[in-house]
Amino acid sequence: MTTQESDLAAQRCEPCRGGVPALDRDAAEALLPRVPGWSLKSSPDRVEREFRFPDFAQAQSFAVQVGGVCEAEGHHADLRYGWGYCGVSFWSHKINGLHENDFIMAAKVNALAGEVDAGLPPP
Ligand SMILES: C[C@H](O)[C@H](O)[C@H]1CNC2=NC(N)=NC(=O)C2=N1
Repeated sequence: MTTQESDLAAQRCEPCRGGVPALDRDAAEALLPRVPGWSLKSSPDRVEREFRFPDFAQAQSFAVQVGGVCEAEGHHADLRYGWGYCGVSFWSHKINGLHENDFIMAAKVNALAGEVDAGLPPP
C-alpha cells in the first residue's frame, strides 16, 4: 500500500458528513476511466459494477470482503449478491450524489477483485 492509500484509509469520509458539492456529470465521467468495469447510474447518481463468480459461496465471500473495506473507510456500498454475482454501488448519501471518494472506493473494490488500477490522480 502506498503512503497516499494508507493516509486515505485513516481519513473519515467528508461527503458522509455532508456540506460538500456533489460531482457534476462531466466530472464523474472524467473519473470513470480510472475504475474499469464501473458505470454511472442515476436516481440516485451512483457508480456501480456487477462482478461475476463461479458459485454462490465466492460471491458471498466477495460481498463480505467489500463490506470489510467499507467499514475500514467509513464509506459504505450498497451490495446485492446471489448465485454467481455480486453487485456493488457507491454514492454519497449525505450529498445525494457522487464524490471522488465513491471512485476511490470503486478502485479499492477493483483491487480486491484482483484487478490492477492505474489509481486516481492526486487531489
Ligand atoms: C455517520 C456515518 O459516517 C454516515 O452516515 C456515513 C455512513 N456511510 C456512508 N456511506 C456512503 N456511501 N455514503 C454516506 O453518505 C455515508 N454516510
